[in-house]
Amino acid sequence: MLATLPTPPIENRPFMGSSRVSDRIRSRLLAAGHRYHANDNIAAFIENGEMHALHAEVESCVREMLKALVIDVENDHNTADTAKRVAKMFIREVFQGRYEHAPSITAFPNISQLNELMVVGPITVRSACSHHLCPIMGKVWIGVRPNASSDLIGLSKYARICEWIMSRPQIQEEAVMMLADELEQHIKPDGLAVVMEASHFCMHWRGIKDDGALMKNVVMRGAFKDDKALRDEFYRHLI
Ligand SMILES: Nc1nc2c(ncn2[C@@H]2O[C@H](COP(=O)(O)OP(=O)(O)OP(=O)(O)O)[C@@H](O)[C@H]2O)c(=O)[nH]1
Repeated sequence: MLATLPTPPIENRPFMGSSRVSDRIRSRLLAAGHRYHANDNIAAFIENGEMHALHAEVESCVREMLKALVIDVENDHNTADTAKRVAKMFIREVFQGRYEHAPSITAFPNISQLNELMVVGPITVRSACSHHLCPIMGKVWIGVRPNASSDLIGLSKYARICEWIMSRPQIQEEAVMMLADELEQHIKPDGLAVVMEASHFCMHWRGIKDDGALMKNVVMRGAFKDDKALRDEFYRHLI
């Protein structure tokens, strides 16, 4: 669940009236007391036409970063458009889960009153760590035990919700919790399980350069927490 912050008094909102679009968006977030950590969605605070301006602002900042890295962006044909590409990659692609509204999810009534285990996965997920902005590549398995009043959602929607949650800079421990919150809110099941296994490029590409290590996280809620037989059955389906 997103944390909300106390609304600061108007004189403490330093970004009002700024010409930078990121400042205007930040100002609305502060006014609403809405958290804007790397893994928070801020789509509700972006107005029509501002994504284009945000892209231009990020492009300009990436260009300055490349210059600070002493790369000749004026004359190097390979990096001349890199700032534009990186801005597009962050805003429209790999971090789009911050800037786009949640996918629309059609819910169907559980007419046949299914109350048995349902498992979806492995769903391929791509994310990035908020520490180094390095890729996280992995798989997610979801277990659901609905009850008669649960809503059922289309199979593809599990993957769409995963994509929306994962396309943000974050840590895996928080990503699985956010995913579980979102699924619970839509399905309202008796029990929900999420398992994520992922490879972190901040460990492979740089730093310790360990190629093999994976991180696994488990979230068990409701019936999955209380019922060992259900939990074991779910684990048997993971491949
Ligand atoms: N718990 C957790 N840690 C993560 C995740 N993704 C990356 N990390 C780790 O976050 C840590 C970043 O912390 P720091 O120690 O400040 O960074 P650093 O000095 O660059 O760390 P090294 O990678 O050891 O060089 C590193 O140990 C990463 O491997 C994640 O999803 N969960």
